[in-house]
Parts: sequence; C-alpha cells; structure tokens
Amino acid sequence: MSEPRGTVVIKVPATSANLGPGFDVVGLSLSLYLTLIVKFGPPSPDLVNITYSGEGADEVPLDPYRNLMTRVALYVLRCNNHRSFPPELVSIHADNQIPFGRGLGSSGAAVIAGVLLGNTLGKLNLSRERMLDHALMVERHPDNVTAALVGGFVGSYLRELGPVASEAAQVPLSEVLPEYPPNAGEDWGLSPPVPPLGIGHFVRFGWNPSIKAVAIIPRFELSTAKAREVLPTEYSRKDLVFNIQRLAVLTTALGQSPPDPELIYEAMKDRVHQPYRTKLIPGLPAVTSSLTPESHPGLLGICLSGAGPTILALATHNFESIAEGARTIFQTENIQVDWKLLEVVGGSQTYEVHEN
Ligand SMILES: Nc1ncnc2c1ncn2[C@@H]1O[C@H](COP(=O)(O)OP(=O)(O)OP(=O)(O)O)[C@@H](O)[C@H]1O
Ligand SMILES: N[C@@H](CCO)C(=O)O
Repeated sequence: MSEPRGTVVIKVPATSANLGPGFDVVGLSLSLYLTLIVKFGPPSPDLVNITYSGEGADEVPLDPYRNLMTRVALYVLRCNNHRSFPPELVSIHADNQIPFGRGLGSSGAAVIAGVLLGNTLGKLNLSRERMLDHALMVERHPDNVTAALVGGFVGSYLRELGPVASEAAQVPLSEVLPEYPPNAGEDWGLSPPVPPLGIGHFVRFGWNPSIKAVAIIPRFELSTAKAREVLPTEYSRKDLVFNIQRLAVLTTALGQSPPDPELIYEAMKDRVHQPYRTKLIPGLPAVTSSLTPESHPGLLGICLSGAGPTILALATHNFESIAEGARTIFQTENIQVDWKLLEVVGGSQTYEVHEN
C-alpha cells in the first residue's frame, strides 16, 4: 500500500502577457502568488471543502464543480482515467495575491493551479509539456499559462494541428469543463476531450535581473473576454511588421547587460492590441507616451499588462517616481490606482509538507 499523503502545497506565480508587441506570444512570471494548501486524510465520501483568502475571496465559487481550479483539476483527472476527486482529499485552501481581471494572469494561474492539482490528486506524473497541453485546452492563448508554468520571460507558439487533433482542440470550453457532476444514477463517463499531444511549444529568453516590474493597477476590473472583443480580426502589413520588428529586438534586449533604455522603450511599442483597448482604459495612451526614459530615468519601457487595465513599467530604479507619474495621469481620468514593485520569478512548484 502507498504511504498516506499529508499536505501538498501548489504555488503558481502571476504573469504579465504581451510586453507590448508580443500579443498572445510572450509572458513574464511575477512575484505575486496563488498558493493552494491541499490536505489529505482517511478516505471519506464527503466532497472536498474549499476555502479562500486574499484577492477574489468574496466572489469566487467554493463549490468544487463551479470553481475554476477544481473544474480544471477534474478535467485533468478525467482525461487520465480517474472519475472523480480521490476519497482521501479533505480540503483545499487557496490564498491568492493575484487581483482578478487586471491583466496579471489570475485566470492563467488558476488554470495552471488546477492542472498541477489534477496531476497531484491522480498521482499522474505528467511531464511539464503534457501539463501545458491540458492547460491549453482551457486557456487557448499560451502566453500567460506557459509563463506561469515554466517561469521567467517566455515565448510560446501553438503547433498547427492535423485535422483530427485540430477538432479535438476546438471543442467548446463547456465540454472541456462541464460545471456540474452528473445527476444521481447518470455517468459522465471517461471520455472528455483529451488534449492532442504537443499543442504548445516554448522557449525561455534571457532576463537581466536588474530589471524589475512596476505594476500600476487601476481599481477596476476588465475581463480578458471583453478586452479581446474590441480587437480587429485583420491587420495591415505595416502594423504587423511594426510589431514583429520590435518583438524580435525585445526578446534579446531584456537579457542584455546593461539594459539599453533607448532600444527597449521603442521595442515595447505595439500596434496590434493597445490602440484598440484605449477605449476600455482611459489614460492608457497618455501613460505609455508621457513616461519616458528621459522624463523618468531608470524607466526602460512601458506597456499594457496582458489584456489590462494594469500598466507594466520595466525599470532598474526610480520605481516610485514612475508609479507616481502614472498615478497622476490616471487621476486626470478619475481612475484610482495601486502599484506594486515585482520581481521576475521562477515557475510553478508542487511540494509536500511533512507535519510533525
Ligand atoms: N484563483 C482563482 N480561482 C478561481 N477563479 C479564478 C481565480 N483567479 C481568476 N479566476 C477567474 O478568472 C477571472 C479573471 O480572468 P480574466 O482572464 O478575465 O483576467 P486575468 O486573468 O486576471 O487577466 P489577464 O488574462 O489579462 O492577465 C476571474 O473573474 C475569475 O472568474
Ligand atoms: N494575450 C492575451 C493576454 C490576456 O490574458 C490578451 O492580450 O488578450
């Protein structure tokens, strides 16, 4: 018989996607965490008890069939021949530092936490690549989930799939993540849409550790879904070339020592998503154009974080003055902000805690 399990901790970082020109391509993992404390005990028919503290604690569903993390865990379990949560699972406490709907990857962190949870509960030993496949069936753009899983400054692409795998990867999310367990007597079977192999591929770029991230966080939420609705479906060649040129430079420039503010500032400009999101985030163009390395020494570049509304300023010093500069501009639009100085960190971790 295998050893009874005690407590497992799962820790997933926040992420900032896009970094300006890398829409749906690059992500950066940052030092705010979603932490799960998962407790096991003697087998019991009772459903797992979920509790939350921190960001989102007053709005997140605690029913394991409605909560995003446990629904993802259940999806991973069902894809790997486990019908449900193991009877030894007693409780999950989530402590969350990542604000919801602000562009700091809260949903990506919840999805990765769910994948790691499913992997732990089913003792599946999935490889990191296979875990990413499962995550990409839920969050279909790879930037946040890849950075949250592997950590650092990461670029990723989705592989073009053949017709069969392509169909499997396009199933509606409601089928990947059904909200409810089957009614009594019904069986939802063991045939969820299993992810095709090797959907996502990634590479980690160099990062100069003297570069920190100032996150300027407006006090309003903007859902990623809403911020994607305003984007066009077609772009001019001029705008695409503008972004590709900058992204190519940025992926190396942020690893160089010393970092070159002139190079990075221009390389963090974007024409694919930020201009269209301005109508949802008053003050965005003024903040990204008024704060420069000349006006605020130490600033390297500034952009929208993920789908917004958070602004991400990369800098080596002078953090408070950069954040206050952004605050002043947002105030003219009647938007209040909070700001945090964040470090670029490693990826997700799962570890057992042995209690005496
Ligand atoms: N820890 C969590 N547990 C359960 N649900 C969560 C958790 N974190 C986020 N969510 C869900 O994800 C939603 C936010 O996701 P959304 O994609 O809109 O924004 P985001 O991930 O914070 O920002 P971005 O994708 O731009 O970085 C929340 O409103 C909530 O429904
Ligand atoms: N690349 C995504 C990140 C948000 O999750 C977007 O900008 O919509």
